[in-house]
Amino acid sequence: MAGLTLSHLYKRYENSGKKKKTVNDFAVKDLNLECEQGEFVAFLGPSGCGKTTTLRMIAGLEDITDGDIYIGDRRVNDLHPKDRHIGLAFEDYAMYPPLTVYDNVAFNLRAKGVDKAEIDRRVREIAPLMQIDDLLDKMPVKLSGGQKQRVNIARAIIREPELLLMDEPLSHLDGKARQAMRTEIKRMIHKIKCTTVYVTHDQLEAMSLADKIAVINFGVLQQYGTPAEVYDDPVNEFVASFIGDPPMNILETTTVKIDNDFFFTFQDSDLKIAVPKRYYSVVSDGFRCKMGVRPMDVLVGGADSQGTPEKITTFENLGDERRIGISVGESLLMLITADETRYRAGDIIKLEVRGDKTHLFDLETGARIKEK
Ligand SMILES: Nc1ncnc2c1ncn2[C@@H]1O[C@H](COP(=O)(O)OP(=O)(O)OP(=O)(O)O)[C@@H](O)[C@H]1O
Repeated sequence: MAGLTLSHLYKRYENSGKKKKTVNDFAVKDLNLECEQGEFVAFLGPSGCGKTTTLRMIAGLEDITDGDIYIGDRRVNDLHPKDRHIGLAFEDYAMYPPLTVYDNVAFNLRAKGVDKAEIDRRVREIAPLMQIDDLLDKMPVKLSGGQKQRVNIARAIIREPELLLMDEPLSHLDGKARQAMRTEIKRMIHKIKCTTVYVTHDQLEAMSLADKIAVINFGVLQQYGTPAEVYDDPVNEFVASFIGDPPMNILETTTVKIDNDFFFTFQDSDLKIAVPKRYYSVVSDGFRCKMGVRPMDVLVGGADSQGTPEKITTFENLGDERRIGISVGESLLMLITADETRYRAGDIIKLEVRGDKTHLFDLETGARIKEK
């Protein structure tokens, strides 16, 4: 049984006050997605791509322009949010300041008339899961951002929802707290096994937490797959460049035939990269497209390397990795290396590109060109 199904989902905002939208603009366009019972799905995309709108439609906080939403096998289009059996954890903590953590966590159950002993049992069951046992008597004002977020999630899951919806729950936290909370969410989700939709614009968060990632741009689902699928097998240039840090190098190229082999060549650069044989069925002499390769698939060749000598334009030492930038025409080709040599701008290195890891994209549409 699917945990969540979105079928041909559309959202169009009518012209409304300050937001400059026209009636023809869809915030969400023909979104189709199926999430299995117990799966953790991340909605990932840049600001304004429609992630929150989709989440709010699932929650029943926003009207649907067209399409259907099923939670389990229930069509919930016309159900009130409180009847959808969902738990919500949004980026603002929305706690009641005059109430203790215990009372905040218990609040929704009390409102539903659940009896006192049952409420106490559930609060005490969830508190260790979210590591808030020691905080139950505290007032919200005394909590750190990470603690508030744990309480916030506890409040969402105490209702034993069929579906947990989280909107950028870590966005208020700084670097370290964010990383720690990410690990905690992973541990907690693993335990409660609740179907979860998690909105984020942070690809690292999506990659590390999710079973599946829905990459969205301009209201349109670009790709839906496991983290490995969207990383290794992106369907287009947008997904390829959005996933990964630093992002995939994407360079305009013309393939040329020399003797019986093809090479990627680049404007205003003498760099030549051998085209892998698997692409010979799609390239030709003078064929133009974009070539993508991840920074870790560009290597610094040793002394006996056959790689092309290239001059280093930028060098950053980040401790456990080094990032080298090579100018290729107007673009910068980035590579990541564990090589401990302290390079400097102007040094010459031999560049080797792992041809088997290159991707080709259509110059106009950005769609992936696959070997035939
Ligand atoms: N109430 C509204 N009225 C009109 N347009 C809206 C409204 N809410 C959102 N939009 C528009 O719908 C589009 C999608 O917004 P949404 O908030 O879903 O994006 P998002 O991907 O969640 O972005 P962010 O990460 O910044 O929250 C945007 O163009 C936004 O301006």
